[in-house]
Amino acid sequence: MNRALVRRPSPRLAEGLLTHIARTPVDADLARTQWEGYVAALRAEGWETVEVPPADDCPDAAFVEDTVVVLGDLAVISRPGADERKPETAGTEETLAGLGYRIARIEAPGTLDGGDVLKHDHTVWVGLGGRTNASGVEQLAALLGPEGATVVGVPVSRVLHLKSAVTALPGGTVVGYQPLVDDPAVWDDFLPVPEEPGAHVVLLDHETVLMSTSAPRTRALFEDRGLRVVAVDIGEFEKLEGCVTCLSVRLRG
Ligand SMILES: NC(=O)NCCC[C@H](N)C(=O)O
Repeated sequence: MNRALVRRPSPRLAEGLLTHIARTPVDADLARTQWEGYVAALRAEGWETVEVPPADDCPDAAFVEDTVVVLGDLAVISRPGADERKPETAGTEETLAGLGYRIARIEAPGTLDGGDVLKHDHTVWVGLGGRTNASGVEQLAALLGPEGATVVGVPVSRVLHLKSAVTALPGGTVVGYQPLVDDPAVWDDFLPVPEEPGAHVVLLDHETVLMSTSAPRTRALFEDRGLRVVAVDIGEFEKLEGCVTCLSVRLRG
């Protein structure tokens, strides 16, 4: 069975880091309800969810994607670019070790956030310029090369993470909101979408994507292409530069 890691939001969620957008009030109770809706949507689509132990002192802990890169049975524990987020990785490592994953780690001076890592087939694109540095990319390349993956560094300057700018549909078409994509020419098959949150999809199976309700025109575009769309409201997390991808880490069964 397919499993996904999730981590329940900290009561301090509203204090989460902001880099590219202005702070607006975050309702922690509503966020918790939205998180439960996100988890329920994964489960309804056949994904077993595994909770990483909460890290309530870390406001951004719900964005569990940033703490690890998983390829096959190898879990590369990240070293987040923001010092405030570095303590988040311990719980992820403990959980994945308990599930039997081989563990590797990004070490200083490298930094890498999982949100900067986009995988498709055997290619792994890594956003450079925000939370992830050159040493982080080099270390990831050295760890994933023997697993059969090719790591490619790509510039990210307009958004927090690479996957805030682009993600990949089933089949490999890369979707992005063009004003926020540094270099769409990186991808041979690039599809511009009309809304920023439309750039964020979680692949649930070969024909189904999970996305935010805040991108209805992109949803229609995807449905026209024959995709099935599951949409969830994650508005409180979007106020903190989060998106659907950040709230889980998919583990293939
Ligand atoms: N992978 C992601 O896009 N994560 C979002 C993290 C948002 C959080 N407020 C942060 O700045 O780290």
